[in-house]
Amino acid sequence: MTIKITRDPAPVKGALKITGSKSESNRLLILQAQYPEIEIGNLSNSDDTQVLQKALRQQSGQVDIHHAGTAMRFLTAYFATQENCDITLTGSKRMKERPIRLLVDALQRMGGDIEYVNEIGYPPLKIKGKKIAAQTVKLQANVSSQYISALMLVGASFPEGLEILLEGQVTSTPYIHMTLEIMKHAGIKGEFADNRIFIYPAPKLESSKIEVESDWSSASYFYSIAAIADEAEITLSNYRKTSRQGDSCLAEIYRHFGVTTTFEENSIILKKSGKRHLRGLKEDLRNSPDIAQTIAVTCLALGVPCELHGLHTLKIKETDRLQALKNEIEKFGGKVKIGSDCLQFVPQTEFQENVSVATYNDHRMAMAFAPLAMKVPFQIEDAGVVSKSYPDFWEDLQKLGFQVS
Ligand SMILES: O=C(O)C1=C[C@@H](OP(=O)(O)O)[C@@H](O)[C@H](O)C1
Ligand SMILES: C=C(OP(=O)(O)O)C(=O)O
Repeated sequence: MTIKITRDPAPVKGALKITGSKSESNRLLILQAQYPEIEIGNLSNSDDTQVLQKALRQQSGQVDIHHAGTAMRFLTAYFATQENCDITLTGSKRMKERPIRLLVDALQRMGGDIEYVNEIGYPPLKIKGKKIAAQTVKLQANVSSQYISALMLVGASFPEGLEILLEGQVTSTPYIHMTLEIMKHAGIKGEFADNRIFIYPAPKLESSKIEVESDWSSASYFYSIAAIADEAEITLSNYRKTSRQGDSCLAEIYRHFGVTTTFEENSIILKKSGKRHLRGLKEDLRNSPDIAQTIAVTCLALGVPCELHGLHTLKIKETDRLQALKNEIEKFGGKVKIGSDCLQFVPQTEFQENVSVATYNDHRMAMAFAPLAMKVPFQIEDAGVVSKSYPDFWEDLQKLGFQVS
């Protein structure tokens, strides 16, 4: 479905409840499958969480996790370590292009029984679950933190726990801390320092109810809206001042655009008043890759020269996000330079009209571009992609005065 999106320049005011973090939800579901004494509140309603929930009900046959990276990586480790599981784990066409070799190699070295169905290094995988009693494993840490979280999430079920030795420069580090914090909250002991993670064994846990915080990556689109507006006051719930999600760094980054964040009980209030001139934005997003698209489009909308670094993981996400950003930003005018881990552009002062933004099966392409409608009406192709992480996105935008047709 292609939609047309417009928004007049009137002040933006409203309150929204954002669904639970898909990252936190998917970690908790993997833990709950091993420790049924865990109860989960404010679970994400995203497709990625739903496919994982459904997959966890299966022990044999084919499991298709569509576009969900966390589900693919976490389930590979989970199924490989569950006795009696005999699963073929597959996903969308794009998922079959997203590498998984580092994780599979590690699990195989630990004694896991995993075979590639087609191409070595990529899904689908044929997994025969078995009891694994490895004590230590080495893992290259500069490609995806999801491989590391996947091993952490099963490590407490091993008789001696699991030591993970990280090699190379660790990427997306806050997601590793998130995994550890959630495990600790559930009662599992663990440590992460100096490229060494240790997960202590936990045969059984006390009962606990864990509330998922709402998704900070989803909040990014409202930071962008607040930044682009001259006047805005947007209240988002349920958020905490001390978040487990690395993307909560948004509050700091968007101060440059004049957006302030106030924490009140379980909400954040984003405020902006008056125009602010920013001469340029330069950020290293190695620790928060999922907000790169949002920030790039905020800069585009505001005419702010943009230089983003630390983007080496963007090429293996839902699409090659560097190339996709270049293609779509250039449709509005100007030239975007991309390297293997960076993106740079100086926006034009006038926007091309009648642009149709392609979304490449990537929820974040659709959501990141949407706030630009405050400057110029345009079209977004395949708008339903947002359901990967935020199914209510378009309804929520309409509550803030956007016209979506
Ligand atoms: O562990 C997680 O929940 C995630 C880790 C990040 O991936 P990488 O570690 O592959 O960068 C992030 O981009 C993804 O959306 C969610
Ligand atoms: C990269 C993402 O997800 P995943 O890797 O879990 O598919 C994302 O949500 O931006």
